[in-house]
Amino acid sequence: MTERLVIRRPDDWHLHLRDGAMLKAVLPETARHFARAIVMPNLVPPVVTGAEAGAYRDRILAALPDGMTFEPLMTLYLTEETDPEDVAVAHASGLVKAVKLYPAGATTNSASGVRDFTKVRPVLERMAEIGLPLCTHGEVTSADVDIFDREAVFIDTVLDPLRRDIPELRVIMEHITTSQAADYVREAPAGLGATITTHHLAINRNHLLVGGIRPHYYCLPVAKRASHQQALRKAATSGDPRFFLGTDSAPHVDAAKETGCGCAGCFTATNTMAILAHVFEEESALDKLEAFAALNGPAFYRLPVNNGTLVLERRTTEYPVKIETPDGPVTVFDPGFTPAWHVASVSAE
Ligand SMILES: NC(=O)N[C@@H](CC(=O)O)C(=O)O
Ligand SMILES: [Zn+2]
Ligand SMILES: [Zn+2]
Repeated sequence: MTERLVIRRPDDWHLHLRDGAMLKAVLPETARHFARAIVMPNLVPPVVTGAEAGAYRDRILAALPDGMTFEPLMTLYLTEETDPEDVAVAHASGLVKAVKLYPAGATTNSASGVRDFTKVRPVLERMAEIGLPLCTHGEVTSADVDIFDREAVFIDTVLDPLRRDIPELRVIMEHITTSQAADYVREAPAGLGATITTHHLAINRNHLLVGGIRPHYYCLPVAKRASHQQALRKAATSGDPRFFLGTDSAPHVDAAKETGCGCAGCFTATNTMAILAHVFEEESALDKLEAFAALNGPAFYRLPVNNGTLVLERRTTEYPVKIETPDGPVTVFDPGFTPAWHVASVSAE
């Protein structure tokens, strides 16, 4: 039995750090293990321009505790007013690594997202030219589409037409939750990748709904049936370079989750690597964890892999149940099992 696993230091290719006091509270949870993260721009107001992304990056670095190493990889929030030139300049300077598409109304803080795709065509064409990837929250928002079908319908009615229209555009389907999404990525030519979250590998919709509604398992896209969870586990553990880790760790204070209308997001930064090691071992694929968490993402983003290492050891450990913040506690994702692994050490170099 493997007792110890050394992998390159991982990255998180989809992360919510928020701002202010919350940023300060949650950033160490990520920086402890991860060298870099693609930082989502859905602040209020959103991070739309290169200047806003630069200022947000400065705030993140200022919130980083002394002695921790972490590189925020910035993204821009695509709006119908986004200026292609501003995007190109922010990319050329090295500041911005992706642009994020939120269909308006699809998820937390997505009100400024895209309604009319013809309005963003010039930006997308420019991104295709310069090789800047588009990250997509892939769900349609029409009231007549069932919430469990919104990802599959997005692929057919938005993503596939968009990719046929602008084939050179590099796209990352964020936080995929369905076998349809995994199949779509597998069948696509180069230039399409997908992030998979920790929680969608750990739970399915039964965990969310059976025996009582569990608000800390509610996220978007909502967890689907067990067969989809299995399809995600198969994709993540396959070693296929188009699938990589994006935790979508999304902190909300308990008061905003444990209420009559709880908001969407699971906070997984703290225990992600332990949960992943457990899941990969269940799938007899511990040897594929490094590819998923540390190699495939940099390859897609055309960035070097990290020099540092992360050491996992077979031992259970207690992770905190909650992270305290000045705004209130944030509950750490409970995978429903005790991970058989823990992170023993991390080296930056
Ligand atoms: N995943 C979520 O359920 N929530 C995210 C937004 C997102 O990634 O869609 C958040 O910002 O809280
Ligand atoms: Zn999303
Ligand atoms: Zn997210």
